[in-house]
Amino acid sequence: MALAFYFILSAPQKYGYYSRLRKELDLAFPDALGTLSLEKLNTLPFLNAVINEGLRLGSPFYLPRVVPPGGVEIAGKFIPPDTQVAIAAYSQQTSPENFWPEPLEFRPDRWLPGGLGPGSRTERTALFSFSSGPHVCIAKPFAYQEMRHVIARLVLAYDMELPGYFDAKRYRDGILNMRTTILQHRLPVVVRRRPGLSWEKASG
Ligand code: HEM
Repeated sequence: MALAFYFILSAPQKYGYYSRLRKELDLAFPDALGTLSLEKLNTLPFLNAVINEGLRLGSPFYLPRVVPPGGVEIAGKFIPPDTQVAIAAYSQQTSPENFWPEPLEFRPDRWLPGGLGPGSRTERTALFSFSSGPHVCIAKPFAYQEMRHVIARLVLAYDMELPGYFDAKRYRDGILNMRTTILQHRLPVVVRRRPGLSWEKASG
C-alpha cells in the first residue's frame, strides 16, 4: 500500500491520479466517512487499476523452488534434480511482451478497457505478485479487499502530497529485488484532513 501511494503521489501532475481516484470514490461513496461496502469497492475500475499497477511494479521478489528427484523439463530444457529455479516476477511484470507501452512506468489506465490505446498490451496473467498454483497466496482475495478498503478510506478522508524534500529516485531505488519486497526507505507523506467532512460525527 505504501508503494501504491508512492506511485500515485509521485506521478507527474498531468496524470492527476489522486484526484481521479477521489472522483471515482466520491461518486461511489457520497458519505466519505461512512461505511465502505466491499462489494462496491470490488467494482471500481480505477481503484482496482491503481492496485494492480502498484502490485505490478511493486513486487520485485523471486520465489525459489528446488527441482525434485528425477528433474523436470521447463520450457523445453531438462533441469536436473536439486537445482534452484525461480520465476522472476518483476522481469515478467515489466517485460514489453506483457505490458506495453511504458512497461516501467506507473500507468494504471493500462488495466482499463482499451488499455493505453491501440497496440497496447496488458497480459493480466503475467501479474505474479501472489504467485500461482498450489502455493498461491492463501490470502489473495483478503489482501485485495484490504488494499481496496484502506486506499479508499484514506483517499476519501485525507488530502495527501509528498513533502518538497522527497527524493523519488532514491525511494524507488530502495525497492529491493529480494525474496520478498523490502522497502529501504520510509515514505514520508504530508496528510491533511479533507475540509468539509463531519469529523466529529466520525470520531463519535
Ligand atoms: C499484497 C499483499 C500480499 C502479497 C503480495 C502476498 C504474496 C504472497 C506470495 C507471492 C506467496 C507465495 C509464496 C511462495 O510460494 O513462496 C504468498 C503465500 C502466502 N501468503 Fe500472501 N501475500 C499478501 C498478503 C497476505 C496476507 C494479508 C496474508 C494473511 C492474512 C497472507 C498469507 C499467506 C500465506 C499463509 C501463504 C502461504 C500459502 C501456502 O504456501 O500454501 N498473504 N503470499
